[in-house]
Formats: sequence, structure tokens, C-alpha cells
Amino acid sequence: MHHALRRTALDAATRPLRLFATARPSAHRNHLKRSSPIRTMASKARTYSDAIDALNSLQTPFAVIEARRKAGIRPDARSVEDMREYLARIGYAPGDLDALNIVHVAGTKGKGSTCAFVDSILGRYRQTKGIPRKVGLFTSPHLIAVRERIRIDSAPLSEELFARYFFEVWDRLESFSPPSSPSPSPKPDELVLPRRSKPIYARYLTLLSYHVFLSEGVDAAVYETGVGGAYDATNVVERPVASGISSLGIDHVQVLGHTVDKIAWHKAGIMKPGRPAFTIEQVPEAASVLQERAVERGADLTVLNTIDPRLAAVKIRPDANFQKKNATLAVALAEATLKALDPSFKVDPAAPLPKEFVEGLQQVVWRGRCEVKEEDGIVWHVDGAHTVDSLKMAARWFVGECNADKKGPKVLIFNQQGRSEAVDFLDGLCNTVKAADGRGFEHVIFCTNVTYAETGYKKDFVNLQYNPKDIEQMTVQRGFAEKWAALDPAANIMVVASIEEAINRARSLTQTVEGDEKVQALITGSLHLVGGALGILEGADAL
Ligand SMILES: Nc1ncnc2c1ncn2[C@@H]1O[C@H](COP(=O)(O)OP(=O)(O)OP(=O)(O)O)[C@@H](O)[C@H]1O
Ligand SMILES: [Mg+2]
Ligand SMILES: [Mg+2]
Repeated sequence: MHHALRRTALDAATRPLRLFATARPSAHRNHLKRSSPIRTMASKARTYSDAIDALNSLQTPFAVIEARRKAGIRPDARSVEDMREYLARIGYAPGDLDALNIVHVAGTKGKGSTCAFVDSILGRYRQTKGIPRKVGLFTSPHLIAVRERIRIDSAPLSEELFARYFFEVWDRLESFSPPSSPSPSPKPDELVLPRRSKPIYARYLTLLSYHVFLSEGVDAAVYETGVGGAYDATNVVERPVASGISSLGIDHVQVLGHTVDKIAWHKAGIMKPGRPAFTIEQVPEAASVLQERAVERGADLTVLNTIDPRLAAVKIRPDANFQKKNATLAVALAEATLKALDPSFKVDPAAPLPKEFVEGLQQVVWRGRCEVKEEDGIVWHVDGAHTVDSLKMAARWFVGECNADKKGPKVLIFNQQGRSEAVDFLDGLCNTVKAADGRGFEHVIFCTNVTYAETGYKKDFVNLQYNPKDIEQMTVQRGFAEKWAALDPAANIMVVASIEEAINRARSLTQTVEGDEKVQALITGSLHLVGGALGILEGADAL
């Protein structure tokens, strides 16, 4: 039935050069554009688009990342000192952040989902009780546009406000003149990591979020850490209302270490003296490190080892254990926040959850995670998982969805550009689906994260941290294709140059289905892939 397609598919995977003639990823074009003089632009033009250009100029280029990796340079306590310095340069002391009543969340998986739950609960509470007055949410990475990382009352910051605050921070940093007599002989590590006039991308956005939230009168802010915890940019906060550690596993091994206990050590660094901290059930190596670090740091750690029984009356989506753990953590964090903000708020573990909590949990919007979209002849399952554990979770969720009477060939669209270990993500995906239906995916499409075949990336997705040569030659995707061919020789495997082409290939499979069957597509492996895909599927900014 899929004969013609199979031939093209194999051609594409085995004959690299032909593809370039029709669709060449335009990553390198964006690299060239980068040399435009940011200074001139920043002083004249002040639009959102200019802000994103200026922000992109703060990305650490691939070559520098490589050099640092080879030299074994990792972030250390100095990263937080640097953040404090930048904070001072834009006019704030760490104590000013107390006004934000920060809920701080670290973890390998479920950070964003937990933060979204807390934000949604606080938002509902605000609507009925007027407390908090304004809720801030800071998350990463972004799905569709950079500005969605900074939200007020759950709405992404408008382009206008983003641009205005972005350049206020920019100007404050530029106008700062370093002390006239720098130390005569800089310490060796100053040579490695000079204090530049502007912090790198993620730190800049963190700094910007503080400026935005403080300027806008936010009085409860939910913060997701970027990488790790102890040395993350968000860890300048000294007195959070509560810290939360979501599910711990393996990711970012280059920065955090290769074992769960090392990773747990970093994440535990967000717990603060005398402050409440919460975590959920963890693997034993992680659990013991969290306990030790809580004692060492004088934090008041509560371990939520079981799912909150009050959630039995709440419809959590997806209806999966991992999500109920995220919700359990979120409820505890929201309760801690409201205890601090509203003297009339009382926690009664024996009573049902307050209606604001139930509604907040049930109506949360957290796009690109376990999303289902139906089209003629095809059902898209979209999930931004990008670690071994979360991909198994995503595969199980997909299989569960398909078993609920959805029939038709299964197709996978996958990419993961940045993580060298990503080729090992494929086993779990392949085997989970195969074990469930005995067949696995009939079609597997690997693509780059370049959104469109013709125009390349949207600005918000320009990523200088990847090797441009890899993207152009689709090195990573070819590696995936080879691996999948070994895992499942019966699958039709394709390698294509853009997300748009991957989606078109999957859509073309609808011609092969009969009756009421629909193609069952899973898009996963990377949040950028998923964000790009949603943008294409919805024909506009999906924000
Ligand atoms: N507690 C969990 N354990 C394992 N997997 C999870 C958990 N929560 C969510 N996931 C999976 O991970 C994906 C990403 O979830 P989420 O955005 O909450 O994580 P995150 O910690 O913010 O990740 P990152 O910022 O690294 O993208 C989800 O789509 C889901 O597949
Ligand atoms: Mg992560
Ligand atoms: Mg996240």
C-alpha cells in the first residue's frame, strides 16, 4: 500500500545531496545577518523585532560553547554573583525581589507544567479574592515566541511592553560605566569569564523579567529555573515564598554531571534558609541528596511521597501519574504562597480543594505538552518531551490515545538538535510503541528545527548555539535515521530539511488510509520542533 512512498523515503535517507537542491535549511543565512550593528539599531529602532535581534546577539555562539566544553568550564557560584552585579546595574538589590513573592521551581521534568499549574491556581484565586493583585510567570524555553516566557496574569507580555522594558534594561546596562580603576591584575578566571556589559541570553531574560514584574506591580511570581538550580540565573532570589523540586532525572549532563545524585545537588540549590521547600517522590539517589542539602541549607523540606488525595476529585489532563505528581507539587506551592499573602487563607487537608484550586488545575493551558489536534484524515499528537524519561512518557501517552479507538497508520515526526545523547532517546520511543501494538510506527520522519522550507526560521527560533554545518548537512537527522533503521527495519524512514516538509509528508499519508481510519501522528523530541509545528498547523502565531 505504501509502496511509492517507501521508495522516496529510502531515497531521501540514503542520498544526501539531492535534497539540498530543493530545500536547503537556511540556518546559515541567519548567521550572516547577525553581523548587523546592534548598537546603532538599538539606539534607533525599538520594536519587538529589534529586541529579538538584540537578544539573539547575546546567545553564546556554538564555537564558544564547544571551547568551554573542551576546557571543562562549567557554571559555578560566580554565575549568581554575576547576576547580582547585573541586577545592581539595572537598579535593583536582591532584597527588592522579595516584593515579588517568588515561587521557585527546579527539576529535570515537569518544571514548566508545575509552574503553569501554580500560575493558573493563583490566577483563579486572584479573580475571586483579589489576592494576589498581579501574578507573574517566568518559564523556559519558549514554544512560539520569546515573549511568552514572561507572562502577567497568564498572558504573554505584549510586543510593545516587551520591547519597551527590553530596551530600558539594555540602556541601563549600556550607561553603566565600570569602575575607573579596574584591578591591575585580573584573576585568571576573569580572563575566562569576563564581566561583559550584557549578560548572555537566558540571564538577560531573567533580568528583564524582574524589571517587568517589579515595574508592573506583580506581587506573586512563579519562576522556572533555566538549567540546574544552584548556579542558575533565577537563583539570585534570596527569600522565595516557596521552592519546589519536580521530577529528577538525567538531562544537561555537560553542565550538571552524569548521575542523578549530581543533578539533584544542583537542583537542590534553590532551597533557601528558613523557607518552605517541597518535592515529590524521587528515585532514591536523588531523594537522599535532597534531604542532605535541605539540612545543609537550613530549608524546611516537605516530601510529598504520594499523590495528593484531594486530586481524586479533579480532572487532571493528561490523566497520567506524572501529571498528578506535578499537580501535587503545584497545590503545595500555591498553598504556601497564599498562606504568605492572604491571612484568611487556611489549608485543610481533610476538606476538598478550594474551587479556585480545582478550576485552576482543570483549566490550565500549557501548550505543546500532550496536545491533540484533529484534521481531515490525520490526528496530530504534539508533545515537547526531550529527555529519555519524558519521551517514554510521551510515547505511552500517544499509545494510550491511539488505543482509544483511533485507527490508522502511525507516523513519528522527531528532532532533537542540541543534545548529543539524543540518538539514545529513540530506543524508548520505538520500543514503547511497538510493545503496545506489535507494529510500532509505520513511518518515521526526521527533520531539522528549521520551520519553513523557503524562508527558514522565525526570528524567535534563531539558535546560534548549534553547529550550523550540522543543520545544513542534516548530520543529526541522518544519525537518527540510521539508528531507527536498526531498531525497526520495517519502518519507512525519511529525512527532510524543515518542519514544514515533515508535516506535508505526514499529511500526504492521508491518501493511503481507508474508511474512517486516520493517520496517527506524534510530533516530539524538541520544544522548538513542537512550537514550529503548531505555528504551521494553526497557520499563524499560535500564541
Ligand atoms: N513529572 C514528569 N516526569 C516525567 N516527564 C514529565 C513530567 N512532567 C512532564 N513531563 C514530560 O516532559 C515534557 C515537558 O514538560 P514540562 O514543560 O513541564 O517540563 P520542563 O521541566 O519545563 O522541561 P524543559 O524546560 O526542559 O523543557 C511534557 O510534555 C511531558 O511529556
Ligand atoms: Mg530542561
Ligand atoms: Mg520548561
